Amino acid sequence: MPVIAVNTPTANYNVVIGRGLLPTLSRRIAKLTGSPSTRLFVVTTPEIWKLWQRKFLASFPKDAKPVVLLHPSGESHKRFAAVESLLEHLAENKADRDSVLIALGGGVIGDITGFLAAIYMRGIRFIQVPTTLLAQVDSSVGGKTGVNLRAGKNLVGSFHQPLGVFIDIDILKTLPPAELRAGLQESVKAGVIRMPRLFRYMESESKAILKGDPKALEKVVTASVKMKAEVVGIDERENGLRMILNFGHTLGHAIEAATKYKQLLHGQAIAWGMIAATLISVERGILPEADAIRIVNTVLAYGPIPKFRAPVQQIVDLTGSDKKNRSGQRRFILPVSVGKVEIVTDVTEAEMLHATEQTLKLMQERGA
Ligand SMILES: NC(=O)c1ccc[n+]([C@@H]2O[C@H](COP(=O)([O-])OP(=O)(O)OC[C@H]3O[C@@H](n4cnc5c(N)ncnc54)[C@H](O)[C@@H]3O)[C@@H](O)[C@H]2O)c1
Ligand SMILES: O=C(O)C(=O)C[C@@H](O)[C@H](O)[C@H](O)COP(=O)(O)O
Ligand SMILES: [Zn+2]
Repeated sequence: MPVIAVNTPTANYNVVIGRGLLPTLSRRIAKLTGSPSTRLFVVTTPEIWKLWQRKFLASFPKDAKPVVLLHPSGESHKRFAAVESLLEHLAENKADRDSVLIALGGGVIGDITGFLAAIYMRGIRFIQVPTTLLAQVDSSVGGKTGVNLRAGKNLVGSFHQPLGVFIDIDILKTLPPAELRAGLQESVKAGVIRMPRLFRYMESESKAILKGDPKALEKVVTASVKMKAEVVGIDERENGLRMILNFGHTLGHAIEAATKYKQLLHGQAIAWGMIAATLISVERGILPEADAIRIVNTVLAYGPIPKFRAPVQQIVDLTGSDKKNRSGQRRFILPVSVGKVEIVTDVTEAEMLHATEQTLKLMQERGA
C-alpha cells in the first residue's frame, strides 16, 4: 500500500493510498489523533453520505460515531455563507479544540472543511478522505483551503495542512464518469508540469484509465500525489515553485468565475486553460509543436470539455483577480516541453485574447 510523506515547514503527514481503506478508518484515525475518544465531525454531501455511510461508519464503535454535517454538492456552494452555517453547527454540537474534522468528499468539501478547521477556535485538526479522483490526485494534499468570491476563485482561504490523507481507490466506483474525466485532466496537468513518466503513462494507457481500472487509477493517483508532495514540501506557501501547480488555472479560474461556477467542472475549466496556455507557448516559440500536439491530444483524450457561454473579454479581464498576480502583472505557467514549465509575467492581453479565441476554435473543430 503506497504511503507518501508530505513534509512542510508547518506539518508532517502521510498520504495513504489503497483499496478497501474506508472500512478501516476508525483504527487509522485513532492512531493519528492519539485517542479513540476524540470527537469526530464528518463534513460531506448528501449524495456521498447516502452511497458510502455504511462502509464509512462500519469500523466506528456505536458510542463513538462521528457527528455528520451535510453540505450541498457543487462549486456554487463553495461560499462564505456555507462556512458560517457549518461553523454554527460545529459550535452547537460542542466541537472543541481537540475535535477533528473529516472531509469526506471532493475538492469542494475538502476546501471548505479545511477552511473550517483553519478558523474554528483559531484552528483545529482535520483529515482528508477524498472521494473524487480530482481530490485524490490534487486537492486533498498540500493544505490550500478556502472559498470562492464572485470576483474569483478561492479568493478567501488559508494554508492549513491536514493531519493525514486516506485515499481509497474503491470509492471511485460510484463517481459519475464526467467527474472521473475532469479529475484525470488535473492529473494530465501533473504530468505536463513535472512528471513526464506520468504523462507518457496517461498518453498511452487512456483506455484502461478511462475504464476505471483500479490498478491504473492507483498508479495515476500515486504518481500525482508524489509530485504534489514534493512541490509543496519545497514551497508550501506558493512563493515560487508551487505556482507550477497552477498550470491552466490563470484562464481556467477566470472561466469558472465568468460562468458563475455553473457551466464547467473545475477539471474541465483547467483542461481548457491548459490548452490555451499550450497555444501561447507555441505562438511564443518556446514549446515544440510536436509536444503541443501531444499535450492537447492527451488533455482531450480525457475530455470532452463542454461548450460554455462567456464573453472572451470578460474571461481575460477576470484573470486580473488571480492570486498569482503581483503589482498588476498576470502570471502564466507555460509549458516548454512535456514535463517542464516556466512561470512568466509578460503575457499580454492580446496574447490572452488570441489564445482564448484559438482555443474556442480548436474545440469547435474537435467537436469538444
Ligand atoms: N485545495 C486544492 O489544492 C485544490 C486543488 C484542486 C482543486 N481544488 C478545488 O476542488 C474543487 C473541485 O473538486 P471536485 O472536482 O472534487 O468536485 P466536487 O467536490 O464538486 O465533487 C464533484 C461531485 O461529485 C460528487 N461525488 C464526490 N465523490 C463521489 C463519489 N465517490 N461517488 C459519487 N459522487 C461523488 C459530489 O457530491 C459532487 O457532486 C474546486 O473547488 C477546486 O477549486 C482545490
Ligand atoms: O495546490 C496548489 O497549489 C494548486 O494550485 C492546485 C490547483 O489544482 C487547485 O485548483 C488550487 O485550488 C488552486 O489554488 P489557487 O490558489 O490558485 O486558487
Ligand atoms: Zn486545480
